[in-house]
Amino acid sequence: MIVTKNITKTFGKLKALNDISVSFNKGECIALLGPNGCGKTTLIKSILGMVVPDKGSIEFNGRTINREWLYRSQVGYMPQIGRYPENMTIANVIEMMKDIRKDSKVHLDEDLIQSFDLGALMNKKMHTLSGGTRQKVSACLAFLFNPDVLILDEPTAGLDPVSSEKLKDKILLEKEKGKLILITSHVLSELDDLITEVFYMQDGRLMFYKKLSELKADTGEEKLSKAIAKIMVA
Ligand SMILES: Nc1ncnc2c1ncn2[C@@H]1O[C@H](COP(=O)(O)OP(=O)(O)OP(=O)(O)O)[C@@H](O)[C@H]1O
Repeated sequence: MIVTKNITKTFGKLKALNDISVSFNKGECIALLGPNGCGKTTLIKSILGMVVPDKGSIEFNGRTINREWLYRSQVGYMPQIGRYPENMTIANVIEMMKDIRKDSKVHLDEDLIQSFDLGALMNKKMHTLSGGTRQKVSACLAFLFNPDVLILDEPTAGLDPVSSEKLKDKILLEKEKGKLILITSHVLSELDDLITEVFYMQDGRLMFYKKLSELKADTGEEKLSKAIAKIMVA
């Protein structure tokens, strides 16, 4: 579904992505892991066409994404920090997104708007929202157009425990429908029940990409956090 071939991205002297080749497929829920600054967000942004790699290529369903923007309608993206027109209300932002996508025939998925009770906050302006509520708006928008691929960058950061569980339930539901989900998080304990594969980066390089079951078998650990810790010490 998404294939990167030898992608490299440098910022000045820094290699944020160093020769990354990988294939992400339908039905997988992949944890993109690695220390701060290892290149996870740069990889995500490259897949989204927001960062252009210096070398290599990226394909979405067999077609190169170079200047091809249509594929983006099949991807729901939840950024680490959502930036919105600050004077708009939540309702305005959601309506604006629906308007941009008005030709789309997709069934709107408003599950999260309901489960987060955002209805009551619709008239609040974006600049007045708490960090967690802003995060909920980002989550609702990522899922709204029922995309085949979900890219979630630290999705539960700033969410209270109840909201975090609601979002995880929603991710599980979409995974069970066979969607491709890429997710970054530094809270490894919350990924145990969600993910099928682990993609681990360091200093812009791919260190390993394997099934969670394989990682557990290799390390003899049941918990993702312990398995990663063991690999990093070895
Ligand atoms: N636009 C940019 N200009 C210059 N350097 C950048 C830019 N974007 C990212 N970088 C650098 O590239 C490296 C990788 O950053 P990236 O945001 O991809 O890391 P990350 O793995 O997502 O980190 P975190 O876990 O902290 O979110 C970092 O050293 C970062 O400072």
